[in-house]
Amino acid sequence: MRATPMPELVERAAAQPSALDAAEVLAAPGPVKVIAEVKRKSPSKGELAGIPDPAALAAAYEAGGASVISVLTEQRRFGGSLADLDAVRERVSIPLLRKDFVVTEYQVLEARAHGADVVLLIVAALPGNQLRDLFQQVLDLGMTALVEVHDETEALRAADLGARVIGVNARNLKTLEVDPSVFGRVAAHLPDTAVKVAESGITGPGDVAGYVADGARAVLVGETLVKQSSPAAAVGWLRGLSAQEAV
Ligand SMILES: O=C(O)c1ccccc1NCC(=O)[C@H](O)[C@H](O)COP(=O)(O)O
Repeated sequence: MRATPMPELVERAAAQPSALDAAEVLAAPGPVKVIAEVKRKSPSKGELAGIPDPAALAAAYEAGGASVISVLTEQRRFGGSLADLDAVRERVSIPLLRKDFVVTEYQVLEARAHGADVVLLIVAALPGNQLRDLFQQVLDLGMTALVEVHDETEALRAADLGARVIGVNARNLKTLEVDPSVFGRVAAHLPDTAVKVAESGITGPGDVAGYVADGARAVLVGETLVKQSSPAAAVGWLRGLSAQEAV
């Protein structure tokens, strides 16, 4: 697909309603928050779910009490697209995360132009000033950055930025192995002021409860949710809530 020219993208981004404050939503009091992901396939697991209607899946997540919807927009490895982001934006009113390997200003602007409120910035993929520059651009656009880390050194870089939302990914992006113990170890190096998000490999409420005990305010879940016959109910189940409490 041909890339949209920059001036057109700037115009489209400016025409969007203001970005929703995802950090505030995730920091709000109450039970653990869920960032629910639209994920068709992955490098670690291959095909996960067909998801013919990503907007319907996202609407189910929202109805089940998700706080943020994550949409993978990377095509080759995850089967996602910006069209998925557009469709989900049309349908849900909670904050929307563009989940992709974002390394350029163009991609950040593109996220805003397609209605995203949050952009993923992976510390390991953004050396030197690149992280700070993109982080600043995200703020300038009124958006929230989900700054993702996997070890103590990356945690310090995220903390130095003053990031309000920091994700600790249990999945090593080089080996694709998931190690749940990473969260507790790395989160100990993050400031109390940041919303800490536990990411990847979460299979049920027991995992979530463990992360909450270690300081997580939110969890980001893909595979487990896309494989459920009732994704709405599954969001409440992960949060350890009864059907009445879930929404
Ligand atoms: O999911 C993968 O295999 C993967 C591999 C390499 C880079 C990123 C990858 N996933 C992106 C994500 O961040 C996850 O989709 C997200 O944390 C949810 O993970 P899960 O609940 O395990 O599906």
